[in-house]
Amino acid sequence: MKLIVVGPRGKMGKLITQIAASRDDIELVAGVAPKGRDYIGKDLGQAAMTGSDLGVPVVDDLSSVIDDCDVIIDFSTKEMAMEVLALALEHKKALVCGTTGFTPDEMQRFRDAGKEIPMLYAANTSKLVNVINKLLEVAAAVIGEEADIEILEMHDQWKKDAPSGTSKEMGEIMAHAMGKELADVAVYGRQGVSPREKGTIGYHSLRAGNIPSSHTVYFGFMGERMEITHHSYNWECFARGACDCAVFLAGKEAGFYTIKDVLHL
Ligand SMILES: NC(=O)C1=CN([C@@H]2O[C@H](COP(=O)(O)OP(=O)(O)OC[C@H]3O[C@@H](n4cnc5c(N)ncnc54)[C@H](O)[C@@H]3O)[C@@H](O)[C@H]2O)C=CC1
Ligand SMILES: O=C(O)C1=N[C@H](C(=O)O)C[C@H](O)C1
Repeated sequence: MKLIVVGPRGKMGKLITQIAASRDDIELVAGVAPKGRDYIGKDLGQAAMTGSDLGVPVVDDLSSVIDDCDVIIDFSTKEMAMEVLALALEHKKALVCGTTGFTPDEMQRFRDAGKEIPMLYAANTSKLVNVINKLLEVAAAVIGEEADIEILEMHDQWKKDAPSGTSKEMGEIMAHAMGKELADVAVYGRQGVSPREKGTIGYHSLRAGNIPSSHTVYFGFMGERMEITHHSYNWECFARGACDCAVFLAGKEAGFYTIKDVLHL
C-alpha cells in the first residue's frame, strides 16, 4: 500500500511516518508540508526523524505526488484537510482524515466524499478510546436521563480546537443513545442555572503544558458517581491506529468508513 503523509513534521505526522516506515505492509511515497519549510525537497526520513533516509521526498504540493499513492493520511489543520479532501476527490484517492475542529457542514463534506472515494474519518484513532465509546453508548442508554453527565478533556497548550473532536464524538454517541441530537443537549462550561437539566451534557476543556490527551466522562448520581476515563501518555496510540486505518482502506470500494469498521466494533 503506497502512502502519502500530510504534515510529516507535525506531532502526529512525524509519528505516523515513523510507524509507517517500520511496517512491511506500508510503502511511503512522499510527505507534504507547507510551502517555505526548510525541509521541502529533503528526504522524508530526515523530515520525520525516522533515523534513516527513506528515498522519497517532502514536497509542498500534494497534486505533484498524489497519483503515486493509494492512500493519503491527513493529520494537519482544518484548512489543509479541506484542500486534501478536494484533491483526493479529484484524483479518486483513498483518504484517512484524523484532523479535528470541523463544523457540522464540513463534516458532511467528508460523509459526502464517501459516495466517490474510500473515505475514513476518525476523530480518535486509539483502540481504547473507541472501546470506551461503546461503553458510553451503553451507559447513556441506561442512565443518561438520570445522571449529570460532564465531559472533561485535557490536551496540550498548542491544540487549536476546543472541545476536542473526541469529546464531540463522545457527546454525539451519548446524545443519540438518549434519542437526542448533541446540539440540543450540549452545555459549554458551567454557565446558567444549577442544577442543570438531566439528559444534558456539560463540556469542559483544559489546555496545559504537553498533556497528549485525556478524556473523562462523569455520570453523577446522588451519593455516587461513575467515571469513564482514557489517558494517553504520548501520541503513539493515535499514530498506530492511523496506520491501521490506512491499511484497512487500501483497495476498498468508495464509502464512508469509520474506525469502528477497522476495529470491528
Ligand atoms: N484522530 C486522532 O486520533 C488525533 C487527531 N489529532 C488531530 O490532528 C491534527 C494535527 O495535530 P498535531 O499533529 O498535534 O498538530 P501539529 O500542529 O503538530 O501538526 C500539524 C501539521 O500540519 C502541517 N500543515 C499545516 N498546514 C499545512 C499545509 N498547508 N500543507 C501541508 N502541511 C500542513 C503542519 O506543518 C504540521 O506539520 C489536529 O487537528 C488534532 O486535533 C491529533 C492527535 C490524534
Ligand atoms: O490534538 C490532539 O492531541 C488530539 N486530538 C484529537 C481530538 O481532538 O480529540 C484526538 C486526541 O484527543 C488527541
